[in-house]
Amino acid sequence: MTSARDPDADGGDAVRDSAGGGDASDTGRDDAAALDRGEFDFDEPSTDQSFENALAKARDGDRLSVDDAVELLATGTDSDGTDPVRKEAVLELADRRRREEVGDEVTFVANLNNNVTTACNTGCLFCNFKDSAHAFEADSEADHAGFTKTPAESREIVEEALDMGVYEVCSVSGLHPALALNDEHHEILAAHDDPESEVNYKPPERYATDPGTYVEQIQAMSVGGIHVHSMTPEEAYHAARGTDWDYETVYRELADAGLDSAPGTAAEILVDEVRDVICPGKIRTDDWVAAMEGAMAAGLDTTATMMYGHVETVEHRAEHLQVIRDLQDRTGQITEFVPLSFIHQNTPLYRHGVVDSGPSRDEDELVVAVARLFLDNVDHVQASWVKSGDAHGLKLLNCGADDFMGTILSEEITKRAGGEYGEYRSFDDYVEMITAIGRTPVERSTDYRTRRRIDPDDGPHGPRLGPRADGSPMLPERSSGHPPGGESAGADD
Ligand SMILES: C[S@@+](CC[C@H](N)C(=O)[O-])C[C@H]1O[C@@H](n2cnc3c(N)ncnc32)[C@H](O)[C@@H]1O
Ligand SMILES: Nc1c(NC[C@H](O)[C@H](O)[C@H](O)CO)[nH]c(=O)[nH]c1=O
Ligand SMILES: N[C@@H](Cc1ccc(O)cc1)C(=O)O
Ligand code: SF4
Repeated sequence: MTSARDPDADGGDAVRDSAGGGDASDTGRDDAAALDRGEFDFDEPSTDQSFENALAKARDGDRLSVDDAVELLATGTDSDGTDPVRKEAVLELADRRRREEVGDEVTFVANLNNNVTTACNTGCLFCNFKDSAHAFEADSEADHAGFTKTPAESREIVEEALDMGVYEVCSVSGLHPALALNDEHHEILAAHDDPESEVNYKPPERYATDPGTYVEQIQAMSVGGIHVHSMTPEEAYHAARGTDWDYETVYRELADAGLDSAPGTAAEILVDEVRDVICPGKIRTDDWVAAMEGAMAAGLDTTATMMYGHVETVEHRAEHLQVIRDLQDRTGQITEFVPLSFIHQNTPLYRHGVVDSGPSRDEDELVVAVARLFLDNVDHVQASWVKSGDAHGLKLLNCGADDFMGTILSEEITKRAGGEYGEYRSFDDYVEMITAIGRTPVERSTDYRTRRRIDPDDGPHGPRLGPRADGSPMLPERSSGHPPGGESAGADD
């Protein structure tokens, strides 16, 4: 079993210390300023394959190579830009493959997001979710628009959602310096000579709100039979920093506390030369894979993501897909692939002119389609109304995707980055949208093993798979796009 990364091993924490958090005044932006385009002049993608051969392999159902994926993603490297006719050919094949593999059902889940804290000093240049952690200190005068929740507050939020029929809580958070796995971890971190610079640690007493330990947060959210989907590879790294614990051990302890599955975010692009540019403070590709393997060795399902449309090339996207496919060949425990379209507006990468925009719609469509064709061992590909909106999200369901994520109730990552598509979709919204494209709406459990086809004529619609669900609409008085409880269901510091 691979050990969690030694924090002193490769300068990662030194990067964290200098990277700072992400609000307008901190050093995260200065890092972006230092990145002139020339510093990551990635090679123009070229392959020994032709677009036509790659397409023929996809049509025949042959396993695709990285070169094949590059040709399909680029609609041929022999010319610049997207060729609309070639694009349609790729989308059509992917749509057909989706129908053969998973049929006409479109799934979604009754879930909520309960992110614990926005305090984070990792300094990822694509992220505006984070707030510089020093602003959360009890004696800080600095303003911040973020939040930290106590375990008791997390439990209350989850309890309320259970009453609405929700059965999954998805929780991803900033790497708050006071967050430790458990009490023993607090002791280990505090025993360092200079905990702040050596292991990115300050004791909870220094902060206005104590987030508790990771174990306490998971225990708090694990209530009433809800499925707890939490602890990304980056969070698992944080939960092991400064120790020699391996990822399996960390995830086993979290599973004992009530964790059911882990989100495969923090993946971004799983090619280190891209990570060096957009998230130098994050774990490297090998460590991300080790954390995912640790989660799966501990018996957890995972999802896998790719955040694309910033500085990377189509070749990087294809290499990323290869990392995921290899991992799934070894484990078989990745339930879905989630393409995350980069939202650029409020991010350091955009503010500093490193990128001009996120991906185009053509790119979104081709990423979904090539994911469907390349990842022959991952059953489900997700379309996201959070990232793409309803109309384009539905289009992605005709490009190879078969899942339309969840009700989520509140959303902070995309919203803070500048996303405009709201934070909630009701079951009625889902049924209307999915039937409008001639597909069958299906309520699913997080692991897709439990599914319920929904009769569109039998409305109004609500969840039935939740431990407290009786088919009533979750929030009858609200229209789509508006979250319950105003800005955020979270507590502020
Ligand atoms: C905000 S982090 C929270 C969890 C934890 N701090 C981590 O990095 O794993 C979760 C994921 O959100 C995604 N994300 C962040 N900013 C984004 C943006 N501007 N556009 C699209 N996805 C974004 C990234 O893929 C990131 O890994
Ligand atoms: N695509 C996004 C998701 N997807 C996660 C799902 O909602 C769900 O938790 C998962 O499919 C496991 O069942 N969540 C977000 O918050 N934002 C997204 O853009
Ligand atoms: N919360 C992540 C997305 C996500 C979370 C969990 C998953 O399993 C998949 C994707 C975001 O908004 O970017
Ligand atoms: S992506 Fe995660 S680790 Fe990176 S800055 Fe944002 S919250 Fe922190």
